Amino acid sequence: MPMPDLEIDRVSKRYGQVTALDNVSFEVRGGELFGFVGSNGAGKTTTMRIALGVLAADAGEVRFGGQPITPETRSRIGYMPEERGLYPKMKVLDQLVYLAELHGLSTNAAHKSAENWITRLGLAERRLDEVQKLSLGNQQRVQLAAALVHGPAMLVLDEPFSGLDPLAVDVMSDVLRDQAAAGVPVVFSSHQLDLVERLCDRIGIIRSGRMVACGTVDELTAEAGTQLVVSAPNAPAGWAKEIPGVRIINEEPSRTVLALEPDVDDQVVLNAALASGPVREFSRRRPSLAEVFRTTVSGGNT
Ligand SMILES: Nc1ncnc2c1ncn2[C@@H]1O[C@H](COP(=O)(O)OP(=O)(O)OP(=O)(O)O)[C@@H](O)[C@H]1O
Repeated sequence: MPMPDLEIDRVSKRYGQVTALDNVSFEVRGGELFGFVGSNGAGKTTTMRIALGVLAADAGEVRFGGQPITPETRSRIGYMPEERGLYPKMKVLDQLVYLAELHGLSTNAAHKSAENWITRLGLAERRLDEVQKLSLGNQQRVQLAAALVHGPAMLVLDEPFSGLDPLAVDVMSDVLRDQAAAGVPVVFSSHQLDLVERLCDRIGIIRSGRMVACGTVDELTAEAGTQLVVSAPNAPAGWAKEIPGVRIINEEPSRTVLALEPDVDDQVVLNAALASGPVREFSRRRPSLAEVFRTTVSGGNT
């Protein structure tokens, strides 16, 4: 059965003169992986801290399952903060058991859950080491275990992928997918757009405290229009620049990427390319999330 939805409803927040969030709304449905992207200082951490209830909004409301966040709901959230919050001198196992008990699990259940996550996250050989002795990547695995050890009803993760090696990225991705598949709403921020594109059901792009785009990868990239990849080895530089409704995105000696306005006939472009000689490749594609992101956030500061 899907878990309840998380709703961020018209949330605003100022720090003195700085407007960190301006009327931000979005929802993360039970069972959904939601990726939150934006430039440095755009407002991701602020949004997550407000969603968690550790920071108060100036206006707006956060609801979980239709109800405002209470201390009781907060204890059911799994959170991975940006400043990792582990006890450096505590052993991995002890730390996880402690945190699970803090969230209300019995000693037995806490041990079982801690051991389970230690195994799942590849920390078995480190379970009796102090956290401070672990590599940063392994500390991050412990931090993920800490967010999961109490069996949260919602997951809020601030840049969980930063600094991870490719294997750890795979482990983290699998765990987040599994959590979503179990019905948990999962929201995480990241600067790794290829990963967000691959992993997320829906994505929100925030710029200067405003949500400027929100939707599935398909929706976001469709809005950005169609691109053509053309390989015409004999075509002179700038061969496509006079074609109406066509913008050159990238031009290499034998491969050009073009953005088309919606009503442009791609056969006009093909004919222009053929006029120069052979055409070896001619394909339509959607822009990547990284391209959509660049276009979306370049309309202003951050
Ligand atoms: N405690 C604070 N006091 C004053 N200003 C703050 C505080 N925390 C954040 N800000 C400002 O609020 C804005 C949003 O910051 P936030 O940390 O939410 O951005 P972010 O999207 O998480 O950035 P990053 O990707 O760099 O982590 C920034 O302009 C930041 O300087």
